[in-house]
Amino acid sequence: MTDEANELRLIRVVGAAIVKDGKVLCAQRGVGKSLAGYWEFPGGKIEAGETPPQALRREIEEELLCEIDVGKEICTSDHLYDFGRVELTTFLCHLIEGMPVLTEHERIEWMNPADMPQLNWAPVDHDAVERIAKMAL
Ligand SMILES: Nc1nc2c([nH]c(=O)n2[C@H]2C[C@H](O)[C@@H](COP(=O)(O)OP(=O)(O)OP(=O)(O)O)O2)c(=O)[nH]1
Repeated sequence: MTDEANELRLIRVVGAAIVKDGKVLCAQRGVGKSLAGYWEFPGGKIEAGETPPQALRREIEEELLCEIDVGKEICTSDHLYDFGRVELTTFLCHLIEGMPVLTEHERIEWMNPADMPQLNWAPVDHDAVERIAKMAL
């Protein structure tokens, strides 16, 4: 696809920065997916009729088998990948029920905010990671 065709394909994605005991849950994308091996915030695409927090609660139940409270928005950023433009909105979240279970990610890690920039983040995530790294959680 040309860059122009990709510009027409806007993929709206939500990501959860789940905070527990001052650490943030970071997830590495699995083999065989787009952006395999990159680190990301668990979450996924917003479906028709969903608000961003609704989409995020659904995605976290599906992929980490736990329930979260979706708090304040950290930021919205976008990046043009070769498969389309991803617009990522990240939110600070807390666990309500259960603990995250690894299902589709390669790895999940609880990280100190200041250490998060050391991971190899998906390009659209950098703004959120920089902001979180400066937060006292
Ligand atoms: N959930 C999530 N997705 C992200 C982040 N950063 C980033 O570039 N993405 C991209 C990866 C995917 O292309 C898309 C989210 O799609 P998804 O999570 O619903 O779908 P998926 O893993 O099955 O991805 P795909 O292989 O179908 O592209 O956004 C992030 O921090 N969190």
